[in-house]
Amino acid sequence: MNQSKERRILNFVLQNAVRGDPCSVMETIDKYCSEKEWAMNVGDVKGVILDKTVEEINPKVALELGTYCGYSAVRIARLLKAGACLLTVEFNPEFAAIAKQMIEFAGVQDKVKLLEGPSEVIIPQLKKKYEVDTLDFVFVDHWKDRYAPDTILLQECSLLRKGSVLLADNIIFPGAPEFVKYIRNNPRFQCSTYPSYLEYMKVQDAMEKAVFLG
Ligand SMILES: C[C@H](C[C@H]1O[C@@H](n2cnc3c(N)ncnc32)[C@H](O)[C@@H]1O)NC(=O)c1cc(-c2ccc(F)cc2)cc(O)c1O
Ligand SMILES: [Mg+2]
Repeated sequence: MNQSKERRILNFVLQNAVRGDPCSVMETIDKYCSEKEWAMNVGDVKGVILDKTVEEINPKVALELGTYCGYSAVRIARLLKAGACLLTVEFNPEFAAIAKQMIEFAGVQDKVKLLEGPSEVIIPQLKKKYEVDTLDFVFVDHWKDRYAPDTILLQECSLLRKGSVLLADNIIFPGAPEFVKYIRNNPRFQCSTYPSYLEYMKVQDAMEKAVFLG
């Protein structure tokens, strides 16, 4: 049975990156996806916007929606301080299995909890099953038509507090128009847009930062 692209990315990391070195894992994935096969990681250009946002917030509890191969989970986890954690949600079992190995190879497994399942099922479980009180930071990078409903679900589940920050990828490409319409017209969020480029491409994209005002 021929290998998946995601399996090829993982193998390239296992063979070329430095075990226990998150930056080496990120650089190796970026090298593979720039030179060999494009993949939907947030990448090294938008990744800097993600880094700056995480460093500014210094979250104790972070959530990621859409783990994929674990690139942004490694990227976020490497910046988390002692005692902080990232919960990352992925519903595709093959991708979740790849991400688990990627996260372990990078050596950030103690800071990351990978939750396999759809966000709409996992989010309502965060308080009781995963002992979350509120979320300091949410990286939104899953199906683009889930961004708005899941932002509403996070509020319904009382998972956001005054100052919680959402950062959403792909606002321009592939685009998340319902989310943009919802969040920018919502007085409970203070929004700002970060123009950038689609991962590994000279195509315009952007990230949206939305601070929950309580
Ligand atoms: C959606 C994916 C990312 C992952 O999200 C998981 N997922 C989904 N829905 C759920 C859920 N409801 N719960 C949990 N996990 C969930 C999935 O299985 C993928 O692994 N991301 C994208 O599709 C994506 C696509 C592009 C892109 C850009 C140019 C093109 F020409 C084509 C595609 C760029 C990006 O930057 C992306 O992020
Ligand atoms: Mg994305």
